[in-house]
Amino acid sequence: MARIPAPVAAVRTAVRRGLADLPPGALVLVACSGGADSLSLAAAAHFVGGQLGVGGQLGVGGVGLVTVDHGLQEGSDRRARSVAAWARDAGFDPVHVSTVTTAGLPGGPEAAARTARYAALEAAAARLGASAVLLGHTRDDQAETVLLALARGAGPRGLAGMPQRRGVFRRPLLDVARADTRKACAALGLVPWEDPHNTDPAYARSRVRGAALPTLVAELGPAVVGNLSRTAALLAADNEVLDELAVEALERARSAAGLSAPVLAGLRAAIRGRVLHRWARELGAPGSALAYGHVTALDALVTDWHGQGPAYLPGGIAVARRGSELVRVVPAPTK
Ligand SMILES: Nc1ncnc2c1ncn2[C@@H]1O[C@H](COP(=O)(O)OP(=O)(O)OP(=O)(O)O)[C@@H](O)[C@H]1O
Repeated sequence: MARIPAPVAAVRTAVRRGLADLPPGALVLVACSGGADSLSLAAAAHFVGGQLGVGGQLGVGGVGLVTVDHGLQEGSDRRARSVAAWARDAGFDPVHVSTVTTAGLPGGPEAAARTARYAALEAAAARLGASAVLLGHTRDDQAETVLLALARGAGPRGLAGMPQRRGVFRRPLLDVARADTRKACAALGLVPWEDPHNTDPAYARSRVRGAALPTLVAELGPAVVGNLSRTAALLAADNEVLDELAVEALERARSAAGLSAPVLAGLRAAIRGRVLHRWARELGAPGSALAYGHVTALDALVTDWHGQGPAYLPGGIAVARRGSELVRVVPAPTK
């Protein structure tokens, strides 16, 4: 039997691990842009699903593929159609092209495309009854995410990078090097699509990918990429504990109209920050816009109270101190 090239084996092993706990007969969808990461992921999922599916060790009942057309780039529909044609030929079932619009979504074009993409993938999973949607983020993506988080002064939540799993989404390649996804494609004769955004210096991530991270690797050695991604995994584990403590503390701090300031004041700062962040989300502040400064302003109502006015949160939310409570108030109309 011909030897399986090491990068192909690495991607397959990661996918096999990532799917190990699926229920019997589960449908798995691969979110595929046609880039090397998600193309190698798709090929591996198809192989693993076929090998371990019906009658095999794993519960995989089928492997489908979804590609999203954001309509933002010239030829994006052609790219989507060619990914879908490849997938049908390769035997993915179902194969779905999801056309989304980013008009009216908050943030820049990249953020809007991401929001629309995740919503479309979630909707496709619900409609098709899929148990998991696989994303092709690699160890290098994780290292870039950690570096970007460090650069903006993020805390443990940001430094934990992208989770292995959230809701229906899974990222089985977070421990696989990006170079291996390219080599896997080459070994399988797959020609990946090159996203021009990935090298566009207008984006901070592209500059991290093209300059900041390669500089760190050149100066500190190639282990940097894996080490940054290990930092993410370590902090993700710490976050789990801190989040549990924060959930309990939030319940203890609840008062008639809001949160009790004395209870909050008795919490360790790390937990209090998380409690206030959670509460702000509960009040409706969008997570993507909720920043360090917003939580600090809430915190000041507890720890630095001198009769100041409300703290303003994204989403048009205002929180004031009333006696010994933090309560939501109607914001004063802006003139
Ligand atoms: N057009 C697309 N159609 C389907 N899936 C896609 C598409 N674009 C990206 N994906 C999925 O998302 C993964 C990450 O892609 P990319 O790095 O381009 O996105 P991102 O903007 O960094 O996303 P994230 O917000 O998750 O970091 C891909 O490996 C693939 O699984």
